Amino acid sequence: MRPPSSMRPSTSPPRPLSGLASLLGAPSGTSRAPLAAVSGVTIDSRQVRRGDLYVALPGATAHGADFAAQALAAGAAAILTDPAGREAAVATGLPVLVVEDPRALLGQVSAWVYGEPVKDVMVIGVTGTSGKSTTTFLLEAGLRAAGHRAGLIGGVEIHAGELRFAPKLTTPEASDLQGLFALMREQGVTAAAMEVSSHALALGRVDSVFYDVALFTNLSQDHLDFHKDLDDYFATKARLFTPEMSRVGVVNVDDAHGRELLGLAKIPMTSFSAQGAPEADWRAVDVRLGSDGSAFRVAGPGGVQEDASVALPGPFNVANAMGAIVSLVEAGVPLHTAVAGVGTLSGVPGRMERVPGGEDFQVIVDYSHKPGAVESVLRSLRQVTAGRLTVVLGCGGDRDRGKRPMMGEAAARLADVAILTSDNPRSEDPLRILAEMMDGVLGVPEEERAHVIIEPDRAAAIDLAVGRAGFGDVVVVAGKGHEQGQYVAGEVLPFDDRQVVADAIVRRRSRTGRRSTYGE
Ligand SMILES: CC(=O)N[C@H]1[C@@H](OP(=O)(O)OP(=O)(O)OC[C@H]2O[C@@H](n3ccc(=O)[nH]c3=O)[C@H](O)[C@@H]2O)O[C@H](CO)[C@@H](O)[C@@H]1O[C@H](C)C(=O)N[C@@H](C)C(=O)N[C@H](CCC(=O)O)C(=O)O
Repeated sequence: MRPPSSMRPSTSPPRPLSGLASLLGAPSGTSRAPLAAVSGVTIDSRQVRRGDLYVALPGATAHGADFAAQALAAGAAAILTDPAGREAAVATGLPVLVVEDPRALLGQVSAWVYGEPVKDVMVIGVTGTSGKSTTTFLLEAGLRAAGHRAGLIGGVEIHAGELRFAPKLTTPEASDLQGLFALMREQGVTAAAMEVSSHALALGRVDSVFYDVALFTNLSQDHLDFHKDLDDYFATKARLFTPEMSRVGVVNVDDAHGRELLGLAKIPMTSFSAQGAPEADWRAVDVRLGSDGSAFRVAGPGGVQEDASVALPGPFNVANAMGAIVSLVEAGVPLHTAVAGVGTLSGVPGRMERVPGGEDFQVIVDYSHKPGAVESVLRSLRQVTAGRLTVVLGCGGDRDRGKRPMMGEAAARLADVAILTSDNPRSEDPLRILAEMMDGVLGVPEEERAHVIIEPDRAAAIDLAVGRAGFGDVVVVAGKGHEQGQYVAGEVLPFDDRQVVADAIVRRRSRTGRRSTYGE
């Protein structure tokens, strides 16, 4: 997998800065500005390439202009900044353009530098609290089945045709995003599926992207460290459903916020239900859930019907598949092709991913790190668990604290064994986070409560869960999914749940000397 810094076209024709100056409405700058030309854009001095426009933005911890000298050394051709960054930028001797709010213009500027690459790629955008990543993988499979050379942008992986990148954010910064679309154009990509986070909408990362189809999956509590409340979070997501951003919308009406969105969206909307809701335009009916996936029938407008399946377990994956199928149809893919393509996806890294070990119990790694997602994962695994259901779960530090008791409660209410542990404590004391999770645990009546164990060391918690598993049990290690690190006190320590589980299985085997724990 390639690093995000290489997520740009190999060459890009230089564009005269004078053109940018007129695009920005003649901003103040140095006299040399009209002489320069730029061929790329970045907001990170560490990623500057020769000929780049370095956009020095104010941030929460630093001002990009503090790194102007580093950008100069790396070959930047010009700097765009705000009044606070002017002095440090001018000191480099590079041509400088100054505008009040460069972040607000970043999408437009980057699209201009790369020659409006989005015009050559049809984009389907997916927003919502849960299901975004899986849905984009399903969409990519459907686009491929329809003969497109497909792209994928999201928090698990980024694909530009055959190229694979490890993402830094769920939705890249506007400059990286436009560079990525330019790379897709270079690679002959004709259509892409993309996760659109609420941060991206709020911070203008997707300005200058136009979505052929925008899909809303669902909304539950998340990111309340960033948005002031759930209404603000919802209103931010609803911005995607305006004519400036998207042509048509697709919405899940099994979700209360989805139903609300249907009423207030400013573009033509198509609705779907994975629960057969009669008012929906498209419905999943005759749903048969299995341990490895589900079969169902898609019923659409005018009595159209098509047998479908999704090779990913759980009712929420029926909803994800329905969202993908309906969005593909809205994007012009024939229903039969959309259904066939979606049915080919066999898994998404870190999403309900089974760690192979040949044991008589199952260990599943899942990215669920929000109360609603933890709840639906536990409810759906309960349906396929013959033995005990164990969850290993933590809550992130320096993020939405309101989620902690809710996640503790979900684990204690819905699992048989809940092992509470750490998940990216960042600058916080892991024991304090665990205490807040316990507030939720204690809200569950004792007789209904899971057996709760507290083990702040995540590797030890996983080892414990695997070591205690017996015949027919399911262990779900929730929260990190595909992630490769644990954020602790300003450091990122290497940590991959799937690897830690695999090691724990091997250790267990060497301890017990046998695979099966049947009869223990
Ligand atoms: C709140 C937020 O989005 N912050 C982002 C923002 O940080 P910031 O403005 O505070 O930046 P800063 O560290 O003060 O630095 C100021 C400027 O100096 C630049 N700089 C900094 C250091 C250096 O050596 N050289 C340099 O040029 C930085 O690129 C930045 O432009 O700009 C940074 C550079 O792009 C981002 O990395 C950072 O995302 C942080 C890491 C983050 O965690 N964002 C999360 C909350 C996020 O966006 N999540 C969403 C949703 C996830 C989901 O639901 O799935 C996502 O889309 O990923």
